[in-house]
Amino acid sequence: MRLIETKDLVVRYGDVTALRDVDFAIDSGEIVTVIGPNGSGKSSFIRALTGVVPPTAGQVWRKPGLRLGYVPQKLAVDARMPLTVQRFLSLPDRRCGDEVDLMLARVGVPGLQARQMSALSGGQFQRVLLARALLTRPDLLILDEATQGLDQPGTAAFYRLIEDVRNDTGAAILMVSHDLHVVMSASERVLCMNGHICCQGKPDIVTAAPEYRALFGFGTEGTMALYQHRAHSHSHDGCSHAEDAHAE
Ligand SMILES: Nc1ncnc2c1ncn2[C@@H]1O[C@H](COP(=O)(O)OP(=O)(O)OP(=O)(O)O)[C@@H](O)[C@H]1O
Repeated sequence: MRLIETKDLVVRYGDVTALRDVDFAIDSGEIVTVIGPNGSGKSSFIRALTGVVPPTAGQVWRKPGLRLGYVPQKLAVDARMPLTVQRFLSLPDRRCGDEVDLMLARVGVPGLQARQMSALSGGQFQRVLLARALLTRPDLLILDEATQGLDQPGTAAFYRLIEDVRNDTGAAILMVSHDLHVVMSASERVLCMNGHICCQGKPDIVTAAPEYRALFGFGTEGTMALYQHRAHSHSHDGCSHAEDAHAE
């Protein structure tokens, strides 16, 4: 089932055009990864999809009653302010202990209810953010640089969890990353942004290749894949993928 669709989407802030000509759609159960360098319009795209920013031109269609779950890049928690995991997960909607128990177990961090948010490790924190998003039973889960700060085994474990969530709930997943090459292997599609969609395709699952082993080691168990960019007519400032792009 179609969840969101954009047609000729343009987002402008005053004189700055953050995004132009974006045609996009995502269906239930799909995993799509959006990659692009800093300033390429990824956040603007998410803001337009979620309705935080209105399109300057073009259209954004959302399935009526669409439930969105959002896992932010980071969330500042004031260490001086006491905030337990249970309380955090009950904001803004009150959640009973059993519901929180089950969800924390589901995301692989059982028994954390009484812990302070400020005392969690990076990986635990991300899983608690994911638990909060999942408590809303989303049709579409958007993850914004959700594995930033996690090491490679932590990222692999998080990717496995996201794939399980998709398989269990049928939710669509939209991952946003500024890593231009390494993506979640379960992504059905990768979109490369640079003010517009400059290329898109499937990631290459190359787990058997020695180059892959050299890059990822042995801890990722096939959760990560490489995205090969098609030749662009432009280069991306501050990143190298224009040089190693290849034509199909
Ligand atoms: N509120 C705003 N007002 C003016 N310009 C903005 C605003 N938000 C974003 N921009 C500009 O729009 C362009 C795209 O920014 P955006 O944050 O969407 O990119 P991004 O790919 O998410 O970047 P990053 O990876 O650094 O988070 C940039 O040139 C940015 O400076």
